[in-house]
Amino acid sequence: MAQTTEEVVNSYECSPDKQQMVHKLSISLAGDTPSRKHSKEDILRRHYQNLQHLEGCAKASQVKQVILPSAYSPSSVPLDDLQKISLDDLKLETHHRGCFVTGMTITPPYQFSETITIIQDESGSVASLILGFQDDSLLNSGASLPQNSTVAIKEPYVQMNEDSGYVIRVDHPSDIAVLRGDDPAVSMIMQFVAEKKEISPMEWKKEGDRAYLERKYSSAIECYTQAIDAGLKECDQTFVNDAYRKRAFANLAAESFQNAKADILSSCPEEAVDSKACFTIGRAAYELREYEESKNYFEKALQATPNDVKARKEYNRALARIGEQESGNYDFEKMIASVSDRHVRLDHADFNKTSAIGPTAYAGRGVFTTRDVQAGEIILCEKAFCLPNMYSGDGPTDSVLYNFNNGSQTRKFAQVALFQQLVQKLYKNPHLNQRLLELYAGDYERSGKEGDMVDGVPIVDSFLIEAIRIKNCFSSPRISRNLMKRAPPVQEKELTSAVWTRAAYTNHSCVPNCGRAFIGDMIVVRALHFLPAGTEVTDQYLSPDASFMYRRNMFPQSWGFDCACPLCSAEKRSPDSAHQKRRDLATKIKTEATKVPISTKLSTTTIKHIERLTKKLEDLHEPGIYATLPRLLLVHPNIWLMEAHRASKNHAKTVKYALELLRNFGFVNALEVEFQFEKGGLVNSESFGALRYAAEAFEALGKLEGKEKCMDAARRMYVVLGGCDVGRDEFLASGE
Ligand SMILES: C[S@@+](CC[C@H](N)C(=O)[O-])C[C@H]1O[C@@H](n2cnc3c(N)ncnc32)[C@H](O)[C@@H]1O
Repeated sequence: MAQTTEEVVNSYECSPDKQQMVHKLSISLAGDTPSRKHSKEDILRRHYQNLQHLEGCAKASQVKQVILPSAYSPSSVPLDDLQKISLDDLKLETHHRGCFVTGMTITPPYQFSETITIIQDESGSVASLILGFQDDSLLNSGASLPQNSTVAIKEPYVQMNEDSGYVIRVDHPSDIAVLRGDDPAVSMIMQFVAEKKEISPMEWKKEGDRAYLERKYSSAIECYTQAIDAGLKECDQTFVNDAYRKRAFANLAAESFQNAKADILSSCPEEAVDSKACFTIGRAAYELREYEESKNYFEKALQATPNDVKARKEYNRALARIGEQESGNYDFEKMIASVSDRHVRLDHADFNKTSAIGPTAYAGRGVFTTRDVQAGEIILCEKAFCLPNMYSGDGPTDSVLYNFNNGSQTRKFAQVALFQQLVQKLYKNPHLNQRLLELYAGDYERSGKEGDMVDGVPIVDSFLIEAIRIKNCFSSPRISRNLMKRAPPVQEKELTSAVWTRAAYTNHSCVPNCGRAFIGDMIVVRALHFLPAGTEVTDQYLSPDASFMYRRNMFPQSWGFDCACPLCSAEKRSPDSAHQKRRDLATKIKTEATKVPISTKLSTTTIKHIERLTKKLEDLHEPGIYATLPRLLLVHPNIWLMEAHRASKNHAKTVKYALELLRNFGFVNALEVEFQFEKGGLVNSESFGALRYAAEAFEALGKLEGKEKCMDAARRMYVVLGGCDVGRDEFLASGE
């Protein structure tokens, strides 16, 4: 039997256009009491239909559409200071400041683009509830917001909804408190509250042990907390200390490292910590990247039990991290070897000694060298604050983030996941809030309360986090070195998106003085040439071949500034008509060149034609402006000509165009086979490739001096582009 339309449409996954339409309508009704024409049965029926629909279709083939509605501030008021209202009191498009609602989830959650469930309050009224953020308890313990959970929603925000009349929308995780219906600790609390059933501290502790063994760590933590609270009144100190210690282990397992440390210290005075306690604090401190402290505790553990193999191993690990922190010496070979599709998060310390964040005169804060840095030396090496292991190629992926505040669409799953993971990370790690929240967020208006602790959790503003993500994230491959290959396999070209909180302070210049490389989730920033102490470190925000007109549009649009670097300042002096003429000709060359793929069969006439057009384009660059600057519009024609001549085995011409290409990337003495990085030459995989082609052709011509000079420059570039010199000679000798 054919299904009716109502049966097959999943109303929870309607298009963003439709959602925006409903949103507009909803705004026009702001302050009105929402329509209550939908009965509880209707709302439940629709919910179960959508659940069924979701189950019936392959999730993998569906696009996740994550919506960020108009920004609003998270609640910053403790629950105790808010007044309870009922679901029936809620008004449309209103942030019910000063109030909260509670309810119980009466359905299993729908979890795809967003988490949606139905709640019922004490009076029997029901409402749909949407969590706009991703709750990753989903990853650890089944459903987010399972049935029979009790929720308290602070200062709820209500939108109109076609299915249920209205929905309560929660975008900030700190706006909702959840007592999970599938949590044994919660069931005990409920029994205690509802049935006035007395639970002894011993029972709480036993229940905590059970939850711990079942790996339900948050439940175990709750049970031990109850045991401690009750034990402080009813039991002796030994009992309480033991509960603290057990909670410490549960916190360690739940990756709540600060709490693990604090619990151990509460379980006994600092001078009395035994070897197991030292080990636990050492582990927690290590995970918090406090390596000196970690080493000290493992040292203490070893003093008590010198033959403890585990403690010795951890001690050596902490020592290795301290070494990295102090010297900037990393075992890059091991790092590269450890990166795989599954494993991109490396266990290494940051090296920050050569750089500091400081004020600039033109761009807020920036990164500065703290001492003289030699060409190729590390300026900073840093582990990502957050990096989703989700790499993809050029095309769109199966997640889209629609930001209704600026109309932007983010079509890469890594970017969507980065936003969601940042929100979760800050919510779960109060001590990390400041590090991310201090980053630039464009003109997003902060309340100043973000990150403050209220009701035991930090105030998390999802909209602020997205504003920070947009301005500060980098795209990164698994291993940058692979991108230097002439034809990397598709998978090696895939990128993810991540935030490095120190490197993020680097301002832009179209003629940068540093280069960045990635090895898993580590970023390695190196100097392109000698940088005296106090030099501002700059890198490139856009692709190195971006033309002046493109850059002039993109900087204000994406980052809110006009670039005043030496290249932009000089190019500004050329009239728009000249830029346009050059751009038109560059487009024409590109069109003609892409018509004929590079091969050994290319006709001389075709090559000559492109050569003539390229010469014409070169002549359109005013010598008074471009004499010592990159001429980026010539880059692509030069690449084509270099490759065309290489395919035809015309070595002299290959050298000519490879050197022309380097000249146009700003190596102004390239035609004399001199590569002075300090004069603004742009270091990237194309200029690296040109050096390799030139070296190869020089060799074929028997010009070994030329070859050596090119190889020298390529060796230097390899270190900056790959992050290290591991495998350099083999790579350069290979045809890769
Ligand atoms: C990733 S942040 C860099 C750190 C930032 N300057 C800060 O104070 O946090 C990017 C922002 O820095 C500023 N910026 C970066 N490069 C700039 C430049 N060349 N000129 C002016 N502003 C720049 C812009 O506001 C840009 O949106």
